[in-house]
Amino acid sequence: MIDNLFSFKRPSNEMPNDFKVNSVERKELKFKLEEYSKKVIEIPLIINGKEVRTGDMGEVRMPHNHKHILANYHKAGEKEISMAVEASREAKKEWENMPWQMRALVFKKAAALIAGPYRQVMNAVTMLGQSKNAYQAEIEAVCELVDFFEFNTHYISKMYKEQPDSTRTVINQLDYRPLEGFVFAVTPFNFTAIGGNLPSAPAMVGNTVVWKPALTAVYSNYFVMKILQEAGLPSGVINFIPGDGAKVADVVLKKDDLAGIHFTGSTTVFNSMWKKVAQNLEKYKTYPKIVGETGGKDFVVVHPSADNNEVVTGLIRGAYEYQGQKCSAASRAYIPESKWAEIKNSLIKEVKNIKVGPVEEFSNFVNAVIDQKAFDKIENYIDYARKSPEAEIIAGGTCDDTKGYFISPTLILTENPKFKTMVEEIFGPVLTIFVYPDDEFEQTLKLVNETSPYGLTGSIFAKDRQAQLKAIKELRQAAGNFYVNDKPTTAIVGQQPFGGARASGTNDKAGAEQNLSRWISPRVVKETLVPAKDYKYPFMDE
Ligand SMILES: NC(=O)c1ccc[n+]([C@@H]2O[C@H](COP(=O)([O-])OP(=O)(O)OC[C@H]3O[C@@H](n4cnc5c(N)ncnc54)[C@H](O)[C@@H]3O)[C@@H](O)[C@H]2O)c1
Ligand SMILES: N[C@@H](CCC=O)C(=O)O
Repeated sequence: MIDNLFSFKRPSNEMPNDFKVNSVERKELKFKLEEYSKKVIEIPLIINGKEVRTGDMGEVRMPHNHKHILANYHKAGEKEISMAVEASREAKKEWENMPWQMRALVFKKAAALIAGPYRQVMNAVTMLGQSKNAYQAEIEAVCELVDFFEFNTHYISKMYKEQPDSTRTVINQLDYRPLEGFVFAVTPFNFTAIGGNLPSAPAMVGNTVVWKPALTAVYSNYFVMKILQEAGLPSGVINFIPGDGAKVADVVLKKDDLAGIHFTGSTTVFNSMWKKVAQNLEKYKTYPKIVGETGGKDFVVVHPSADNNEVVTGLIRGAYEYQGQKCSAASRAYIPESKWAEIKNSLIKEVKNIKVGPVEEFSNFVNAVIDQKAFDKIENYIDYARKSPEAEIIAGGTCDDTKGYFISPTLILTENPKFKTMVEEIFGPVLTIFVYPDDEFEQTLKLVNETSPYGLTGSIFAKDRQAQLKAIKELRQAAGNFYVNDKPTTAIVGQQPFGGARASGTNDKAGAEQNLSRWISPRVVKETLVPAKDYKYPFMDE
């Protein structure tokens, strides 16, 4: 680096295109959708910068057209998993000693490539492989991923400048060491951006990483890996190993130099990994740092002073965007009796009009859920509600997996505030509603707080400032991201750092300084300029 003081200024958020009819970006995207639909690609592992083929194959199919194969990928076996760990060890020395600005430039360049020449490729592969509509793909596979890379490089600039106090005779320096060992990044299917961020954040501060992507997102995640390589990521810094989660974790979590886990996914899987770490604790050279962002059962509370149109829009977008497959999706709502009749009518009318279908047709708001397993799980919840005397399905409820995994946006009304679908994460387009008496707003807030084990996101719709205040206070521990007069989804990097506690994770706020600080192990170097030459204290008699 020419100037060691050079740093990266705070960026602005990448703005999404809206793909209006006849716009250039719409034409480009349609072209890329067609191009990638026509080919079947092969996805190898990438270990130490090289493509590795195992012959143990899996298929990537379009969730909205499951006969259509997009790619065949190779799965890592025990040998390749160990190769990936070894490659990360080998790459560490050069990478951690590279000037941090040079490391950061890899991610700055990746951001520029994604925002520019690969923009519609990232959108197309995310749309086809994960069944997202154009806008849902654009806001995350492009904008959020660009923001993660841009903001994190800026946060590092800020963090590295922080130094402890020194005096005339004692100079103290903080050495921002990466962790001693490698980091294991395990990523979910639902956000391409999370796939890109989880291995990259620890890498930016000098760590090397073994990345296990979700098999249902391996298609878009492979493109992220290729872009990072094109941006100059040195071999072995991030090693891309698709494979069975439990199998990969079993091998990786036994390595004595495991130094950190960067996980996003379900609470069950996170708990299982934490338990394995505990079992292997004596093996490790250092305590692995464990960061995990997990499930949610996100709420919307409506106060009698709320605006009905705003509520209906917030509920529909919050619950059904990306088929409710967001950890932050609105999945339980509390509505006052006085407003219910009007909100119910509008909700049912709007929900019935929502178009469901493949991503290539831009009029579809809802597309397919990710795979057969997700489809079956969501259908089971809907069936449970259909059969229960405590609940009624007031809109949607149809499930059809003939061509793609389509579930219509579903509204369940229950009289039991602790009904199964008010408590458990469904991860599909299902919203359950409980209607409360207007004069029980405060009791309802208590109920919201105590109903589910999660603590991720939530929102209050109210014009009344006192009501907002009560909700903000009473629900302080109920959500790591709390929204006023808005849906509980779509956190933006740099604006609403994202994450929650309780069963929703360690709340280390992806894309924020808090997260980056987990991937360093600071060392303080003290130099005494005029060292003492006599051990006795001045007050002592001769
Ligand atoms: N809090 C957040 O920020 C956030 C963000 C996105 C998704 N999520 C959560 O993620 C879940 C949906 O994503 P998903 O279906 O990909 O989650 P998942 O837990 O099924 O899978 C996540 C990752 O873990 C791997 N895995 C599976 N079994 C494993 C095991 N036994 N050991 C180690 N790894 C294993 C998977 O292959 C995948 O790479 C939801 O619960 C959602 O709420 C949370
Ligand atoms: N960043 C996302 C949540 C990620 C979980 O799936 C949001 O706020 O919608």
